[in-house]
Amino acid sequence: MQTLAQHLTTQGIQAPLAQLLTTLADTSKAISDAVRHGALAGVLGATEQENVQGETQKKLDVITNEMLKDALKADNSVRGLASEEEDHIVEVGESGDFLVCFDPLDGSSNIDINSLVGTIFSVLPAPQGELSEQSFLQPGRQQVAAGYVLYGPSTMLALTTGQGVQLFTLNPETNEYLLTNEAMSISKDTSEFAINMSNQRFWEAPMQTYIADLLLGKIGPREKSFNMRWIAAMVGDVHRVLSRGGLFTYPTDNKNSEKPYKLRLMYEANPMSFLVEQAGGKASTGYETIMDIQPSEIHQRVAVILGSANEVDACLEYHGQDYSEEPSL
Ligand SMILES: O=P(O)(O)OC[C@H]1O[C@](O)(COP(=O)(O)O)[C@@H](O)[C@@H]1O
Ligand SMILES: [Mg+2]
Ligand SMILES: [Mg+2]
Repeated sequence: MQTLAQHLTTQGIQAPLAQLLTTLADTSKAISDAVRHGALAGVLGATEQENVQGETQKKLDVITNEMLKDALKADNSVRGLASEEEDHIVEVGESGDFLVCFDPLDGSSNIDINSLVGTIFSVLPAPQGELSEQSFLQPGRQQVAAGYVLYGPSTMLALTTGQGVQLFTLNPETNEYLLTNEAMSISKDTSEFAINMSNQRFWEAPMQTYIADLLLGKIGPREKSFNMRWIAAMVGDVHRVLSRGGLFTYPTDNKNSEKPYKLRLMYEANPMSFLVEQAGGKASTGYETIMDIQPSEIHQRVAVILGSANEVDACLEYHGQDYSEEPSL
């Protein structure tokens, strides 16, 4: 089995990017260790702080953010970073080739129940000139690499540099990532979907109708039974989609009119969309392709519908229809 380093060489990845991906992978090993030790390392529970998005930070959100920030600051291929847990962008070096956007710990609500969590990252080219938030506001299409690390029963790294998606498993004996799947591929069709059903009454009409039709099973217009899963950590749900197909969505809702979307474009939706497209799937908001969105700010949120291509298309058909006759939400 190839190590991550051997794989990056085989793929012809240039030294600065290989160095950055190694930094991210090495830091994830330390995060995996902290997560694994849990209460024994005193890393569980919440802090008294909120992040810029008004969410109470868990201790592990803060610890993992610091670990990644410190590691990236020491990497001369990095020019700047943006994180879910940082109010503003952080300038790292004057000459690095890359910008890194990350969600240091995805699935924060799972921490205290010892369930799946992960780290998500996106790598963008650093533009010339002075660094500002504007430098980061590039469509996901510009990403040169993206991936996630899943801290589950085994620690896994899914990575794309635009040459398919490779999955590595952390060998606990040697503390090395080994290539265990050379080409993750999402089946075109599926009979599994993932959505937080408790928000049903807040969704837009197209999503209401689409999910209602899935729930009708064989007697409905889709004429087949669907199964549902919800891990409450995008990283876990997307990993399942990459592993055995499926549709994952966190759609628009009107629960809070100031926050119609939950997931963040720059460090959740874009990197996951890059992985999903590279594995043969699709990723959309319902109205536009996620990776083509021109971001307006680093903590921007978007609706997300991703996964098996034919199922995403089926869902998009509902979004193309006229619901003006339907009772409004
Ligand atoms: O609380 P809900 O509605 O189940 O939301 C779960 C979603 O929120 C998230 O946990 C948000 O990510 P963070 O934990 O990084 O804030 C997603 O990973 C997940 O899909
Ligand atoms: Mg997250
Ligand atoms: Mg997070």
